[in-house]
Amino acid sequence: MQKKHPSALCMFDRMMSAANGKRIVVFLDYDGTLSPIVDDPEQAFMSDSMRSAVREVARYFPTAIISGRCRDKVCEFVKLTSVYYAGSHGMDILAPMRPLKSTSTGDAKYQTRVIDEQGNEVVLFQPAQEFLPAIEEILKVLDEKTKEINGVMIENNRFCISVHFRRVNEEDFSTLEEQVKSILEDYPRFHLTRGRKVMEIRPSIKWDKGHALEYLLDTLGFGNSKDVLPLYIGDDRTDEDAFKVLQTRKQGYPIIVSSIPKDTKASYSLRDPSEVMSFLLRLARWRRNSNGRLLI
Ligand SMILES: O=P(O)(O)OC[C@H]1O[C@H](O[C@H]2O[C@H](CO)[C@@H](O)[C@H](O)[C@H]2O)[C@H](O)[C@@H](O)[C@@H]1O
Repeated sequence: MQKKHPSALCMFDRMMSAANGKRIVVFLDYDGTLSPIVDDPEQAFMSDSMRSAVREVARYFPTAIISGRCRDKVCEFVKLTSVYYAGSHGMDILAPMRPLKSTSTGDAKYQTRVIDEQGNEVVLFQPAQEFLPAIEEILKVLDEKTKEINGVMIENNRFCISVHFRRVNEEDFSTLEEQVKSILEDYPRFHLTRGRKVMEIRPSIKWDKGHALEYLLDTLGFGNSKDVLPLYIGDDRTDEDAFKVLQTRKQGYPIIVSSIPKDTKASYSLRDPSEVMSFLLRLARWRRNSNGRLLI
């Protein structure tokens, strides 16, 4: 059922009074959350004011961005070194260094110790590595087969592929969809998911944004903590996996970005990226003003 969810801005004081004494961890989606949806995925820039708001939040709370995009692309858009990044719907995570065995959700064989651009030792977690050769093949076939359809854009998100149809004529959509499905018949270890005017080809592994959220909580040291309060803000279907994890854990605040009522597992809503920015600024201000009164 499509329900209207209370505004996280209107409910802010109530939400934060329940957060007192807890360790807030902030998770953010990128497209449609930190940047407005635009026709050309290459032009989905984040405003400087949004960047400042995220930087502000990351000063006070561990903050991670979990996106469907390839991780390098999100880093390039966000340009902040103070946040953690997970790309390809969580299949490519650069996480803080922890003893590799301490994770409850991640398989240690997919983890590698690496040095990040700031010279810190971090963990790279990539559970879909074995799918890379097939992804390269699918990309080639897709390019070839869809080149006659105007407006299609194929985006290589490293461990998954986006087939954008925002600029495809309505009458061409079913042809495109059939072509994508027929390609996937030759690759049974992949499946198709849907986003905003996009079809996404993903390896069929049990890993999504919800698993990424849990993995990051683990590596940040909050795996089994009762005192952690994860906050996840996202606008798309794939964010529902993360909302579901918070619902199951009975912990934290899942917040959907939508100006209309939606069928969602989120508990609160923000209308658009500008409300997301207001919320983030308010969160940082709340923390600044309550400094000293919190158990942090
Ligand atoms: O998980 P996200 O960070 O939200 O990424 C999901 C997809 O976002 C991008 O596509 C969406 O935004 C584009 C730019 O505004 C828009 O043109 C497109 O129609 C939307 O679907 C990104 O390009 C995809 O690769 C991501 O999977």
